[in-house]
Amino acid sequence: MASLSGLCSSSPSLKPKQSLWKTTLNPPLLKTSLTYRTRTLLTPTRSIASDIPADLSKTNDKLPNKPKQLGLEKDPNSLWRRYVDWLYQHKELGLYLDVSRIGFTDEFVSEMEPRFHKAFKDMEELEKGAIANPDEGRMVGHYWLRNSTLAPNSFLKTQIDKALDAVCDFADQVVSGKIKTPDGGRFTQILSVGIGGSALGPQFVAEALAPDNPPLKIRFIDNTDPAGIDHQIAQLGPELASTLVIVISKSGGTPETRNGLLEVQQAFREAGLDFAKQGVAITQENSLLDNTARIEGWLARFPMFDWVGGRTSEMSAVGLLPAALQGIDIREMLAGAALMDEANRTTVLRNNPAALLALCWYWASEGVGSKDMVVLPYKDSLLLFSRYLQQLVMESLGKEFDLDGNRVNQGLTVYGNKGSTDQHAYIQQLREGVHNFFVTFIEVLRDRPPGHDWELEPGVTCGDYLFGMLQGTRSALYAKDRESITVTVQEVNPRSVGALIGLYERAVGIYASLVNINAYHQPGVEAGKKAAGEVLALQKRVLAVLNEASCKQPVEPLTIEEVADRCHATEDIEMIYKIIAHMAANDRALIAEGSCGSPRSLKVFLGECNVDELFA
Ligand SMILES: O=P(O)(O)OC[C@H]1O[C@](O)(CO)[C@@H](O)[C@@H]1O
Repeated sequence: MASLSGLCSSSPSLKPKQSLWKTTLNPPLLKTSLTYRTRTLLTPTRSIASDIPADLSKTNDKLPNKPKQLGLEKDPNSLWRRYVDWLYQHKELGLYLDVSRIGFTDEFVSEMEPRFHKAFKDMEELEKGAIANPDEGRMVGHYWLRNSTLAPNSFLKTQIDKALDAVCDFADQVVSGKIKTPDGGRFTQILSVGIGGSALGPQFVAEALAPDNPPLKIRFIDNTDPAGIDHQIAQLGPELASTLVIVISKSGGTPETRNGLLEVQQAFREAGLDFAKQGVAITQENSLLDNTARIEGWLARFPMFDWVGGRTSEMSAVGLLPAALQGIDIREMLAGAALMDEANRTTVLRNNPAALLALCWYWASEGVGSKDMVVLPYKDSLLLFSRYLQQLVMESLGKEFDLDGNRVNQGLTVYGNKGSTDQHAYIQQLREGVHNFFVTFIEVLRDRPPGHDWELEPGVTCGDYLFGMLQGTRSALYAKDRESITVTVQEVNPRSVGALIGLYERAVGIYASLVNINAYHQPGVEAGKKAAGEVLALQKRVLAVLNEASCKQPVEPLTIEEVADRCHATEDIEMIYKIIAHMAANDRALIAEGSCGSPRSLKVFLGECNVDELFA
């Protein structure tokens, strides 16, 4: 028998940690006027309004299609006219939307009009409190968060107002030092534990808006990667003692977040610190997390509302508390979103920026996601906008079935990073390679705070280069018939960031209505969670089988086939092999013979026999 180092054992450090949350979660997972060069192309392939039955919800198989495109308008005068005709401006927000480089035709816009009427109606109903998420029987109320007077009843309005006041009050007290660390000092760090919608908004906003020296600096644990968690905790070092740990989970039962909490609590124990005095929970009332925080007496708890989805929760305590603690003006964020919402309530398509975006998405991706959306903010602080939008758009629009139960496999793929950085990465392919995308440029007019600028060559600043790169890329792509949208803001500040979030939230809602899908559920995510739970359940059986064989005298190393057989899971042999390979790589199983590269040659056992488990 080949003896290998790195014995697998049920060492105490590998034992599950004690926690209320842990105990309750066992087993662990189970939770148009652009003219074409060829005039004939202006003629839609089908007749217009006559094609659209009155009941639009039944028309998903007859979505309007754009005419086959040979090339976009290149005449500078026509383009300038198109630019001016379609330019949207929100004066108070200083936000512009340029859709001139998307080639929709007037005919297409007319053809889409009935769908937009329906979408506007849907949005109106949603804001009034309709069950907009039919599968889950839920209202969808993120718009009320920035204007609580819109809430369908006074109870909800009071809930929203109270939660906002509580967030502001708590943040003020922490920042001012009234709420102290257990040793009487000031909190200096935030460790945010959450995933998906419970992380992406706060991450985007922190990157976009946190001042250079925030009152509290923020870090994130947004995965169940132990090395990643160790890294975040190690970076905190002795400042763990002055870290406010904010655990965010709407459901209160997301495994990755639960694991992050357990790991952080373990780090607190090892440092001799009392976690409860530094823990804050943001979750739905009576969730597992809420109950854990209440029973363990955490420092504070804030509500997440049933009618706010994770990916639209940035304007709830989820996004507002971390932001306020970093010294970000959250009332300005809310004001920016509220102003944007107001603009998006008009039923005049060209005056409604979210509807214009939805129109462009529909045209560019033919209403079926045939092209990807590449999001390119030319501003470092907006780096995470594309990642934030990825969840907002893809989790909302990526659906197998429409609202009538037809299989539609809808979606809109989002990716991107930032310009001009990406010009040195993948823009080559965008300009010359496969034509499977359209671009959204985010332009920020203010280069840097006033008084700091200088010319690094005569007449040209560093920011002029950034501007030039954006405009150059937009032109170069368009020259090759690659369409683009440009959203322009004056500067990156709480108001403009709130407005951007509001803009895209509404665009997603409108687009979902155009293509007749439920944007507010995520049934597809559950399959992966369920499968992960099954893998972990299988791992427990593998461990039990290996343990029994390892308790024999002499130890009985088993082949993968023998393990599968004894687990009564021969159909899962590949997964059993992967489980064993993973355990071996982590010194939790010992390879007696063979190597993982030749699965059939393997013989494994556990380094330590656990007699207790044998009789459990
Ligand atoms: O806030 P929770 O309940 O932990 O969920 C986190 C994320 O997980 C998802 O449900 C997907 O699994 C997202 O929709 C959500 O934002």
